[in-house]
Amino acid sequence: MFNAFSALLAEKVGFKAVYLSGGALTSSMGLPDIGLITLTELADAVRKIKEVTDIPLIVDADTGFGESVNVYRAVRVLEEAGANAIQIEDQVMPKRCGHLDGKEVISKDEMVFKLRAAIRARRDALIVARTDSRAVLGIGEAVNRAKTYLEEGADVIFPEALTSKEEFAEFAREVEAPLLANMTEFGKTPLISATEFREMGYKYVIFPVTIFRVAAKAMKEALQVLLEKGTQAPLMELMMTRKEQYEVIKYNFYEQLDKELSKYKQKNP
Ligand SMILES: C[C@](O)(C(=O)O)[C@H](CC(=O)O)C(=O)O
Ligand SMILES: [Mg+2]
Repeated sequence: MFNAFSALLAEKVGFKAVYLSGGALTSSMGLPDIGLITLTELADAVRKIKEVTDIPLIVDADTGFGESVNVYRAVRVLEEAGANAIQIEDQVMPKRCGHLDGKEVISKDEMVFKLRAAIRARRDALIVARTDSRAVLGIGEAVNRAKTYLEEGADVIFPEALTSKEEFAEFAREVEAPLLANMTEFGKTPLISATEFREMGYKYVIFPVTIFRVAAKAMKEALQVLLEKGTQAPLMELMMTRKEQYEVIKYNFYEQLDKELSKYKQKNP
């Protein structure tokens, strides 16, 4: 999920929480997910989502925008903007998608300092500790880091880029904590359903870039139709109608509000 409209849609179809994905947000800005986005830009995205919905929001804060003190400030700013949970990962900068080859991790101690900073800074937000160590140092070290991060007070553990259902099951057996599974596509993790994750003991499952990828393909195909045919006629069936779109953005509510307020104005010129 990557903007206010998609958060509203998720809420409307019945999701109980949403994940603001760094990968999807940066793609929507036409940028790669390598830590180019600023804290201000991320906080702005959080604020825009929270302006229109109260749905619980997990925010992908990448590596926390620097060292421990930067993490402290990032958590303050993001929570003030409306984040209900904030995810920090143990990659080096420049970071990359956790499912790509060639990434590196910081030491466990460095991550512990970042987590301590995050926990000191937060008021109510949950701190999600993500470890990218599986791909670099193996599943044993991922389990070991997760246990340390938990002891340091992380609320949720996010093991990144596990490579099989068996590995997710093993991780869940070893790490007794609220666990988050990342079900992103075209990466290291095969498709596993939310039910399967739940049965293995995962409390949260994110589909961070799924709707962006579906929408991106649909946008490209629609543009090709427009260019080639000069009409949107073949696309009509595929569209959300104006009425449906307005329902998502609560158009009626604003119209009603305007009516009520102008009535008031007329009575009290
Ligand atoms: C979860 C993630 O951090 C994200 O930004 O959404 C990405 C997802 C992706 O690139 O597919 C990740 O590093 O796994
Ligand atoms: Mg990310």
